[in-house]
Amino acid sequence: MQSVQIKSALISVYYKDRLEPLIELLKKNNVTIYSTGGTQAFLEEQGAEVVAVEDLTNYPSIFGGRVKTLHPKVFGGILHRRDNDSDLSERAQYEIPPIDLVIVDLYPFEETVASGASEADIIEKIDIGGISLIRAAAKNFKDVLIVSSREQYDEVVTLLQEKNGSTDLEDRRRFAAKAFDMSSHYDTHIFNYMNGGSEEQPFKQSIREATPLRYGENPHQKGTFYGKLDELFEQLNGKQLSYNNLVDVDAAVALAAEFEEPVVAILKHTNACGCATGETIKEAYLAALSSDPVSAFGGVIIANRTIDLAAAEELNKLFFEVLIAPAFDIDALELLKTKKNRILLKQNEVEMPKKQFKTLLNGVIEQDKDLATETEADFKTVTKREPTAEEKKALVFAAKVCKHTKSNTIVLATDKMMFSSGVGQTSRVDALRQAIEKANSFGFDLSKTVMASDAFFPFPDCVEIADKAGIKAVVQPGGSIKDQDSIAYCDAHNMAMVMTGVRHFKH
Ligand SMILES: NC(=O)c1ncn([C@@H]2O[C@H](COP(=O)(O)O)[C@@H](O)[C@H]2O)c1NC=O
Repeated sequence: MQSVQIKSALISVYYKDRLEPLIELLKKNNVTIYSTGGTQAFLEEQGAEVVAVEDLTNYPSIFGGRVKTLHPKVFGGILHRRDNDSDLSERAQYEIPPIDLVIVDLYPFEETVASGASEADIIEKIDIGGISLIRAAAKNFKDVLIVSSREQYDEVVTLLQEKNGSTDLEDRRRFAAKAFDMSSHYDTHIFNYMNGGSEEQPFKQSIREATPLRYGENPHQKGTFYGKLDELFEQLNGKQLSYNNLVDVDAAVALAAEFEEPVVAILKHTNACGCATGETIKEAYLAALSSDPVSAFGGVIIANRTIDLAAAEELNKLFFEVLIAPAFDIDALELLKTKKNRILLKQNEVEMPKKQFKTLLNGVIEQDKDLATETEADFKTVTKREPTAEEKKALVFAAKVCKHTKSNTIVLATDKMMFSSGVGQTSRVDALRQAIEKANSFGFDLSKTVMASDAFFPFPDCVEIADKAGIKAVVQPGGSIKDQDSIAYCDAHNMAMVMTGVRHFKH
């Protein structure tokens, strides 16, 4: 158990709020309080009796506060081993009073960087004394309790009330672990700032916010999301998100971000089974649904405009897992909330990371996100026939959806909606055949569509199959040594083909 009665405390905090109940308790327990300048002033306002650190060290705070607690009288008081005779005799020799409790709230480094402050201001917010106090007290958890965050004040008050002002070894060890979590997180942010996104340096991440998920990829697997999910979404209704929900939500958010005009996409297993633009969200939704109403069942839906009642009435007819939108009208929300499990996410405007990571083998792989999107200006016509203006718009639309579909993929679309796609196939021909068969099965007229391919055609077979299905315009990256064979086929059959030079594999 190794119970330690707290008789003395050092308090040095940047933000002074939330401290009051803890101070009241320390006062009540007659704890001797040592403190630094600003904190001392605050504590005295609360009616606490405080010994200034300067009086303990017999040394002033110097260099604008860069050195104030960094002194053997402070660190000796924390670090000496209470069961070590030599430490105890040195402590007596140098007249070092013991410190049983350390409370620190570090300089707000992360916040200062996020605020766009100057380099000089940021550097001043690298806490030295505070982080050293945290490390010292956490190292000596056998004898000392370390409180390294404002989030812990309530817990400490409860603990000290329950145990009459003392703590047990397991309490102190738990707080020490939290302290090293705090210090390593703090230093990771300093590293990332100093490193400035250098390609050379090892990658470091420290994410403290964790959201437990309903389950992992399957119900027997546990799952957790690490990150600030609450910043991005407000969950307005529905059950707890699952791992697969989030994977699909991620894909949905990336696809919808490609469009300025009102768009609705319906996703299953990260692929769009419907995607359409329209004058209104209702119109876009109905068109997206018509691509494949069978697959839409249980899907994840995203809209980039407010869900109004007209759209909600249509959406309400479908069983879906998640609906994401930037806003919901009150009457629309009321209607959609009638199904209690339905997950409704209000999406906030948050800048998304430009890198992505994935665990793999015994490590992690990292890459830049695929942020390249081709417009008409990126099209290089390689056939005799130039695509018509309408075909060009359709090629842009098809290419956007294609980029967000698992490879190998072929997307068949007009300028306003995806008709069908072939997804995640091991050959491009299979992807095309799947797309054609699907479009035919839902009665689409393929002579109205264009074709987008995520990677080049190694042979002319794809353009030939497309031509025979009635498709007359194609967008693809190009780059095959046999590009000319596909071009020649198109020229011989009045097809238009553009190349973008940008491949969009998605694994
Ligand atoms: N330099 C030091 O010796 C030192 N000791 C403690 N601090 C920090 O000073 C802050 C509190 O200062 P004040 O009580 O003066 O408002 C805390 O955030 C604490 O982490 C220090 N400041 C920075 O390193």
